Amino acid sequence: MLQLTQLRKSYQGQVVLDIPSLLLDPAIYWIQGANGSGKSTFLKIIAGMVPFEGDISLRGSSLRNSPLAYRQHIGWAAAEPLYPPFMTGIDLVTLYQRIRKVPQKETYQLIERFNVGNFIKGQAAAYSAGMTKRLSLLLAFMGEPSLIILDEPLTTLDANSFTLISDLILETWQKKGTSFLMSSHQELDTNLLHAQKVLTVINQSIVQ
Ligand SMILES: Nc1ncnc2c1ncn2[C@@H]1O[C@H](COP(=O)(O)OP(=O)(O)OP(=O)(O)O)[C@@H](O)[C@H]1O
Repeated sequence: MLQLTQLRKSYQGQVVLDIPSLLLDPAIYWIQGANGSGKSTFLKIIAGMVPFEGDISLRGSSLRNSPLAYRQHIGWAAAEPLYPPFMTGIDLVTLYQRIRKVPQKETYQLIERFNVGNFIKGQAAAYSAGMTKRLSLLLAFMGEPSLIILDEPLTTLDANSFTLISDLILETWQKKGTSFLMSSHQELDTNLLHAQKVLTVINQSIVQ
């Protein structure tokens, strides 16, 4: 599914990741590693959010040569999402809906599933951390991407939302074959623990 070739990332001359080759089959992946080892950097690179050396291809589309085609396969939610304070959740959902050509029915289902209907008409400035998080996760699921990348998806969620997201990840993998690449500092839901594969960042590289 995902092929990394000669991938290298440095910040101010300091190498953070150096991965000669990595092939990931479709699955639910959790990435582990010490603080500062490069987990978020790895997720942002795969999501096409930060520059890097080398190349990545997803289902045959190269991020280097076909960036638009590559990104169409990806859903992404940041660890600490931030939106322009004047935008409403509806503004953002409508934008994603248009860009990703998402059917109205699917959008309504996601709004219901993520339980954002009671605040989505308000401006992002008034959202709590957990509300912003739920909206960001909803946006990552829009358009049925083949790989959904979630950096710390469970932080700031209450117990109900935690279960809801864990169930939805598992269901989306089982029903649609969508792969997930996620990081977490928290204990995982038992169901997800059984379904996952673990990637570990050690010495600037990834071990499966
Ligand atoms: N924008 C940046 N500019 C400079 N250095 C950065 C930047 N982003 C990350 N780094 C450095 O890259 C390294 C990896 O950071 P990263 O955030 O990927 O780690 P992490 O494994 O996600 O950490 P944590 O578990 O603490 O969330 C760290 O040494 C960090 O200081």
